[in-house]
Amino acid sequence: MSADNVVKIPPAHDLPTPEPESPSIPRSRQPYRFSTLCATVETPDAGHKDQHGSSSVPIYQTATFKGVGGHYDYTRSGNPTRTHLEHHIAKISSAEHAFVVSSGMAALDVITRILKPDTEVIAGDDIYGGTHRLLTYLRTHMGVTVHHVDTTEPTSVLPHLNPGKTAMVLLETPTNPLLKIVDIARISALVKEKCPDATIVVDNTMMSPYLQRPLEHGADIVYDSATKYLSGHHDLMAGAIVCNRDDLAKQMAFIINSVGNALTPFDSFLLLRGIKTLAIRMDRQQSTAMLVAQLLSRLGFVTHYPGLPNHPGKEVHERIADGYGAVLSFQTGDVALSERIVAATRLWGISVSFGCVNSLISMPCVMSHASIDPATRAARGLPEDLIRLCVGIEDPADLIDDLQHALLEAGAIMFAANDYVRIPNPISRAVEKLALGEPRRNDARPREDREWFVSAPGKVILFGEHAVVHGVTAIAASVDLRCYGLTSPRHDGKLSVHLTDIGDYRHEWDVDDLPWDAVTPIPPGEPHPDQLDPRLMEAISARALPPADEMPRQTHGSLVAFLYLYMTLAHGGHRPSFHYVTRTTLPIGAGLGSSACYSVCIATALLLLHQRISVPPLPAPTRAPGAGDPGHVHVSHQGRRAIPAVAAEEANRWAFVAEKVLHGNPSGVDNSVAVFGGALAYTRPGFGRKSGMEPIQGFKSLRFLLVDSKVPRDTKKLVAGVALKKLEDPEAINKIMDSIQSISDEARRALADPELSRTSLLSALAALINENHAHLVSLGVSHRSLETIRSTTAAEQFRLSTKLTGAGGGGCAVTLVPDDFSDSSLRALVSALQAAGFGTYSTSVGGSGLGILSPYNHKETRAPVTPPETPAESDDSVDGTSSLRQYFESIDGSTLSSWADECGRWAYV
Ligand SMILES: Nc1ncnc2c1ncn2[C@@H]1O[C@H](COP(=O)(O)OP(=O)(O)OP(=O)(O)O)[C@@H](O)[C@H]1O
Ligand SMILES: C[C@@](O)(CCO)CC(=O)[O-]
Repeated sequence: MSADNVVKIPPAHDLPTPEPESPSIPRSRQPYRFSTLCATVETPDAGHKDQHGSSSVPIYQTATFKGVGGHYDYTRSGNPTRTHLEHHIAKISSAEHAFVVSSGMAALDVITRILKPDTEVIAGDDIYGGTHRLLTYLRTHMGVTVHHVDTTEPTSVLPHLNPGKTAMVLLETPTNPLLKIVDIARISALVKEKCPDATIVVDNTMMSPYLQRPLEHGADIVYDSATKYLSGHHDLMAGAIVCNRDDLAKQMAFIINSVGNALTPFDSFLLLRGIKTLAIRMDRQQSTAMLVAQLLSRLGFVTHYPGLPNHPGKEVHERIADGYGAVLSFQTGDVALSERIVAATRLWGISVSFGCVNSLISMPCVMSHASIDPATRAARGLPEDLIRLCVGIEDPADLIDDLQHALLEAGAIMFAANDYVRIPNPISRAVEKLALGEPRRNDARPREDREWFVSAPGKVILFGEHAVVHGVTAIAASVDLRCYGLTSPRHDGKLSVHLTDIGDYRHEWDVDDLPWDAVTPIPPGEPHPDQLDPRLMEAISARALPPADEMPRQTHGSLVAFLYLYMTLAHGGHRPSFHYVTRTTLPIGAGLGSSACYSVCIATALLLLHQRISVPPLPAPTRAPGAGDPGHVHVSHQGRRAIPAVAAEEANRWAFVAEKVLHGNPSGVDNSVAVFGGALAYTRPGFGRKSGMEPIQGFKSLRFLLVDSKVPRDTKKLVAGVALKKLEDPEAINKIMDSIQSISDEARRALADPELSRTSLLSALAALINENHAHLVSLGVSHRSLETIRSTTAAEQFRLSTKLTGAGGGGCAVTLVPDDFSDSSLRALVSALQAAGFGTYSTSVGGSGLGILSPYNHKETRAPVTPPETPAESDDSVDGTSSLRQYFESIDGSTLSSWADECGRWAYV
């Protein structure tokens, strides 16, 4: 018998993998590994066995099939090439069912056709532009409500879960193009607990089934744009859907057959061929992606890639996925610079899409995500300057070479000291130039040789504390109690901090001894990631400070925040040596935002010292007309609005980072008020509401009495306590949050209503104060002492409304004092409160925010008005002239504010 005529009996194992003709050593059978599964295409069943034994699945390029009652009749409903492909995809995805359709968007279309009108979908806020467009269509044409939330925070879905209504939760991880990580396992569990009927859908395109199989983590349906990694060659469009639930599979099969968008036989053949090399392509692509990400991060670009050690979602990603993928993105800080880089590459093709064997470069905001309008892109934090890189299989050295050339040609990096180094962001340089003017030739002194004197106000929250952490609007205003910070240069390589208000505590470090190996510096103009860097936090606590219990209470957090910012902001080897002194007129830890104004002061001082922000000279003061001089009238209040918005926003961003260190999960309201001053309605982003700050008029005319219970408490613990309560009983707590939102809305409307009489406004606010306090009691953040303050102020002879303010648990209460409340009654109330051991502050609200004594430079501004009584110590002098330091450290607290005001002309936000 010729060899051709030998009938081979297929081996009796799960997959028809070629076996050696005569196995010499019997071996136990392992399930095949992924790349073996990819390379071996199985015949679905005996009915599909090819009559000629073809080793590749043939293309059944036919629309119809002859006969009646056979396997197939019409290619829209079924085709053998497609059946092989679907079987293959089900196998590599560990799924029961798979379908292939004409594109990734067609896959999502099939899936979302399961939705009925008047149901609700929750989706991420950093999703693919096409997905966003389809969801918008469903919202506007199909009566489906769509909530976009920050799915990187699993609990952000909770407020939107609506049993009976929530029909689908649409997730994508890593997100495209910011590579944020979504914990699909955690979200699936949270959703299923409250809305068991909701379908969890995951777009797995960025990972492919090789790196992530979401069905194993609670997803019901997973889809891939198979145009990307599954096919790998950008020569076809296809979408793949997999699921394990028979009911969902049945519905989707019906839809695909009805609308006729199943994949064509030829494309099915091509896709089947592409999948055979999925694992080997992906291995190469992701190992090069890691090299590219490391290069960009080392050069100092903000780089988004889950494989980098400082990626905030790394840990979650590693739990749910087997690799980091081959897409990464980075920011340059300047749209025009990004455009030049993209245009200067040769090997990296400018193209939308990803997953191809060829490397691609794009700017999502002008390409793949252009269908999302610019305002929405901005609201979702999608930077316009973002460049996305999709790494292919070319030689890594060529790819890196080409990228470095493009960065060089575009002016983003330069070659210095035998290596490429980042050129500081041209925008910040331009802003600095504008602000300071060109450096004067005769002033050779380095910038850090001047003192910087900064200050920021505390705040009072009238409505919405705690709830604001969970996305509710808070109404708050600055108070005229301030924190001050002064830097004076040192020339001995040391850094020292003096916290005069907390046990007069001092600490000093050798700059070079700080744990620099643990820091990932953030280049100028670029944002800090959402989460603090745990490595740096740990290194500061362990290596730069004594154990927390060996330091005075409260100082540990303040110093960690200071060093965290000092080290993260240091760049280009610039590590200034200076002394920082802080003083405050606010009670610390009492609910008036002491941590936020401390944070704003250190952030501003450090940004100035690290030369990341600058303050333009103040306009000329009023000058009387004289001979040949028409004179000048200076009309602004001090230097109000003299600090440019870019500098204020940067200070606010970094103050928020310091607040995170001190606070855990701050909403951002305190630092925003401390920077911008005035009165604000503040809503934090990420909770599906319109976020941001809106100035509130009318607030300034209100009179408040602040009463300090003097009961110490810790905002961090109180905020964490409310979060825990919310996790335990989300329904009840969300109800309270909704009620507080209505209170803030009501107050905002009342304050803005010109028709409302003053009396009606005051009585409305008083009622809302009582209502808000009752909700805070239900959140468990009041305290006996606060209830005593409330009952004292509400007593028959006063009848005033009071609520706790800030984090509660002790701290301060705020009492609204109506216009007709007499001075004598106020005096009586203050005496009653003081007799009970409480502290009182009558303060005006709505004043200036961040202030910088500008520019405090002894050459340019007059010396402090109070003349020195003793000669300055040598390290207390700036450029041979006496500095502010000795006055600042020693002046009596009651005169601190007026002394500071008189030190020179302040620039304010
Ligand atoms: N002048 C200061 N010097 C040094 N650290 C300060 C200063 N003011 C505040 N802090 C830091 O802020 C912490 C107090 O923050 P906390 O958030 O508990 O209170 P708060 O900000 O006054 O109240 P709330 O957040 O309710 O408005 C202190 O423990 C300390 O670490
Ligand atoms: C309790 C809280 O709402 C106000 C603290 O002043 C916390 C915050 O918003 O960060």
